[in-house]
Amino acid sequence: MTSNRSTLPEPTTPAGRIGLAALLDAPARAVVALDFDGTLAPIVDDPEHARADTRAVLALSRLTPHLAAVVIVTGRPAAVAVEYGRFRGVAGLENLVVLGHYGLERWDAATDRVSAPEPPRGVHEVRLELPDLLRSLDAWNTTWTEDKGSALAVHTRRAPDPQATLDLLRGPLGELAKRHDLVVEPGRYVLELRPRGMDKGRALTGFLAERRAAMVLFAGDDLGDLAAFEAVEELRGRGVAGLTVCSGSAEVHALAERADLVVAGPEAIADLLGALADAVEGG
Ligand SMILES: O=P(O)(O)OC[C@H]1O[C@H](O[C@H]2O[C@H](CO)[C@@H](O)[C@H](O)[C@H]2O)[C@H](O)[C@@H](O)[C@@H]1O
Repeated sequence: MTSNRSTLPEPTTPAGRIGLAALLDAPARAVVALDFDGTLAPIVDDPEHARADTRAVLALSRLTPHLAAVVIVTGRPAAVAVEYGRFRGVAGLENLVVLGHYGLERWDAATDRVSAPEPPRGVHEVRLELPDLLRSLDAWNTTWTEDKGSALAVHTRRAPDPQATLDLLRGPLGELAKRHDLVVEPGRYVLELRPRGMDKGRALTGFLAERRAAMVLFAGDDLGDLAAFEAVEELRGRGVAGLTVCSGSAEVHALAERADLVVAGPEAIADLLGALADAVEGG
């Protein structure tokens, strides 16, 4: 008889293999942490059209009940990730948490509530100054600004030359952010001006402590996910087993170079989550 169970890919590092074994041995002590865009959701030209891969969400609904928790750690506002992920009310996802704005915001499926701090004054000031700055750089018509409430993201993906436009904006947006006590978060054809003091590493470390996790799998695709990779590496020294997964692309190489496991983008992340669900359901 043939089996429908999918095969788990093997991490390429010894630490990653230890991490995966820890997850399979004691899933109830493990947290699976996932970035949203480029990891759960395929990259699309218009950020408002991004949606989580339906196979990935189905796999999560099977996997989550066996784990300490699943947490989405994203640069999106928490409510937007919940909407674009279509997570609300899904059976099996009762133990899902979304940490939005790099950990400043939080949504818990159990309560369906978002907690979010007031944006700092600098975000409002940047909102007022940004259009004139982009016009002065002749980049107003070739970029799209995503107003995320607590941050502003200038996207260049739809510009005739996305990389050249990104390079042109990097310096001026850096100065604008600095003047208003914000930081620039670079990403895949995007420069985001956001509040300082929080990143995905801090957000993930705090969440793992809250859940008393013995193991964490973190998957991401972009530069903002490096802080979470660093957190996983640091936590290994404190007895928390870890597995870092890169959702690979031709656009970013920094994560693939230090991941325990590289897979081919969001479709392969959905396969991985399905294989993990098969493994823990069978265990
Ligand atoms: O932390 P993440 O969940 O990965 O969010 C990071 C940023 O993702 C979004 O932008 C990226 O995805 C878009 C849709 O596929 C794509 O068009 C864009 O080029 C990417 O940079 C999102 O729009 C940002 O707000 C997030 O900060």
